[in-house]
Amino acid sequence: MDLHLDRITLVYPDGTSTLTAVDDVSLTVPAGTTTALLGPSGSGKSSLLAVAAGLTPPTSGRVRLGDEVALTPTTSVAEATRWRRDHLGVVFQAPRLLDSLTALEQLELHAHLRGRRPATVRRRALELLDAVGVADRAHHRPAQLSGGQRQRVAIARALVGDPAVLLVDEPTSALDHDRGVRVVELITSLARETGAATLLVSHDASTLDPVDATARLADGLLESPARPQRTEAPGGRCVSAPAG
Ligand SMILES: Nc1ncnc2c1ncn2[C@@H]1O[C@H](COP(=O)(O)OP(=O)(O)OP(=O)(O)O)[C@@H](O)[C@H]1O
Repeated sequence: MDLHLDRITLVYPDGTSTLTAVDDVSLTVPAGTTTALLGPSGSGKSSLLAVAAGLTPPTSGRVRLGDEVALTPTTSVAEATRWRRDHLGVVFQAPRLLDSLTALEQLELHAHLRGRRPATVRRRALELLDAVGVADRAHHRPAQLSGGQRQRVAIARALVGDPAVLLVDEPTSALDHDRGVRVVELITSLARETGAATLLVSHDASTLDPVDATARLADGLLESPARPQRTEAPGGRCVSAPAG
């Protein structure tokens, strides 16, 4: 299902005044595609992601999944928690794995907490570890994994509940350029395979060639509407448009 952010505004109290971090932003992320949200520091990227994640209620506007309204200014904490549990996968800047669990157990715990049926969880977890290229590290703990492997486990973990929406926060900030591109490629192809509508926040346009669309924020305003990242070249070949 498509993720719709409808006219989202987020205003923070700021001393005796207020600060508009997100200003009337509308954005649709079609199912199975990845949209990168770009913009300079302080432009409102994390704030918009926090609204989509149900962590911060919007001051106005709403978040929809297909035709279903998921989040509004009056959504309760319990409803926002259900939104995250039932529909959302999140990849944070740092992998945030539990030290004492193996890669496979990280995914199994996550799926169990989301109420997935135990009979199918192990198979799906192993499939995803394979898809992100760490099947041979399934029984290793985070301390026995490289930084890149830990991040790939975190990506697999976000997808183990088959979420309709995947939110990704600065996945390449700790990686060199080539590794960053590979991680964005991985996220984009997994979104396509699983059908997850994926919103990826980044300040590094140079790693974003693999995504389907880019949108740019400046001072809380959507400067450019989400635009296709690739254009069709003569002869039907897909070429990348410059990101950002
Ligand atoms: N809890 C808060 N209370 C008040 N102001 C906030 C709060 N969180 C963020 N802001 C302000 O809102 C604006 C947008 O911040 P936000 O973190 O969304 O930007 P960003 O684009 O994600 O930046 P970065 O790339 O540096 O992470 C900034 O001016 C910031 O100072």
